[in-house]
Amino acid sequence: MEACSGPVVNRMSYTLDNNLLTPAQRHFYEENGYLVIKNLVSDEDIERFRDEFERICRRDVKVPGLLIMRDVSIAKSEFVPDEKAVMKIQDFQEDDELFRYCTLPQIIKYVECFTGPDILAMHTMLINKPPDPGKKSSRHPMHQDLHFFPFRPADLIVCAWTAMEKIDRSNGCLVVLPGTYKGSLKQHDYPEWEGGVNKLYHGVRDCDKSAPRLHLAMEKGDTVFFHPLLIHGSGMNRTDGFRKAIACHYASGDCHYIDVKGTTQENVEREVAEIAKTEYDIHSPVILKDIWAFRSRLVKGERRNL
Ligand SMILES: CCCC(=O)SCCNC(=O)CCNC(=O)[C@H](O)C(C)(C)COP(=O)(O)OP(=O)(O)OC[C@H]1O[C@@H](n2cnc3c(N)ncnc32)[C@H](O)[C@@H]1OP(=O)(O)O
Ligand SMILES: Nc1ncnc2c1ncn2[C@@H]1O[C@H](COP(=O)(O)OP(=O)(O)OP(=O)(O)O)[C@@H](O)[C@H]1O
Ligand SMILES: O=C(O)CCC(=O)C(=O)O
Ligand SMILES: [Fe+2]
Ligand SMILES: [Mg+2]
Repeated sequence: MEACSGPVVNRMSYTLDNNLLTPAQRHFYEENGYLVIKNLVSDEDIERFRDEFERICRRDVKVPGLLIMRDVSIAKSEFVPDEKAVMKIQDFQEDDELFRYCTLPQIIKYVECFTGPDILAMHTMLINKPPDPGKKSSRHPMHQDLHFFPFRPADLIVCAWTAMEKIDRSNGCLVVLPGTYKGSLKQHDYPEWEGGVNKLYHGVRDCDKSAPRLHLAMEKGDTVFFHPLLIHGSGMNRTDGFRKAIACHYASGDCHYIDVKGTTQENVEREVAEIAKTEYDIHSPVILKDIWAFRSRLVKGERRNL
């Protein structure tokens, strides 16, 4: 909230004034829906996340609730205990070493500018974008993260995404459509890609192809904070390395769950229920919000509704 008293003129709607963001940074976020903070996470922390990720891939550690996703190009091949077989891990909230990322004070300080003082880590992932097998399947289609979330309001949700190495167009950087967060939540479906599409990689259905794209090249440790309605994706990995990023979606304790029945988000609920069946052996009708309430973790203040 604005610190000054009296009527507030032109109050910025998306960032809270806690004396961390400069007026220029707040203005940039209000315009574009994202903000890059350079060099926010140390090399030492990133090495620790990398080591833990490797232990998880080797199955040296077992993490309750963790979802390990294989790339579509090797989905049906034999199990290999190596990072080469893992495209992404999700829901690492029970892994103390990786979850440390979500609680880093320098990250939380920024998150608070968007969520206010009551902060929950709702969704965690480490993305290990594989070298493209020549089918362009390593791309992530353009999407809005809110499509996957059954909670609101959108303005009290923010993603922190940290590059674990130098990421540019050669290994598939984030691509954003600046300002698109001011639009509504769009219908998402699987894109019709001949080379195959990864599980849950839904893309915006009828997207304005002429909207200006911006490639976010980032150095190791740089962190982008972005709004859940910002349309973004990532390009193909043309290198032979596995491109790594770690991310967490945070929400305010003031957010509340919504019922997605009858909305464009119904297709996600159906698919997540399928995954719950095969991965966690949950067969009773699960609703999205129970899954979310279960895996979210309080990182600061009070939980309240979520
Ligand atoms: C919102 C409208 C878009 C929609 O239709 S949304 C529906 C869901 N569908 C999609 O998202 C598919 C369409 N979207 C996309 O292709 C995305 O923009 C996506 C996935 C981020 C694109 O990824 P990539 O094509 O792998 O990445 P890219 O943009 O870096 O490469 C495109 C072409 O540029 C070239 N390029 C790479 N690095 C460059 C550089 N440094 N300077 C100049 N050009 C460069 C690159 O060779 C590529 O060319 P080409 O397409 O292979 O001919
Ligand atoms: N690369 C991996 N590293 C660690 N665990 C993995 C990896 N790939 C899959 N898993 C996990 O191992 C379990 C078995 O997955 P996998 O897909 O290999 O076998 P399956 O489901 O029994 O067979 P299939 O998918 O071929 O029908 C799942 O819980 C999955 O999440
Ligand atoms: O790291 C990436 O490629 C972006 C992933 C992403 O946007 C997502 O998983 O929602
Ligand atoms: Fe995303
Ligand atoms: Mg399987």
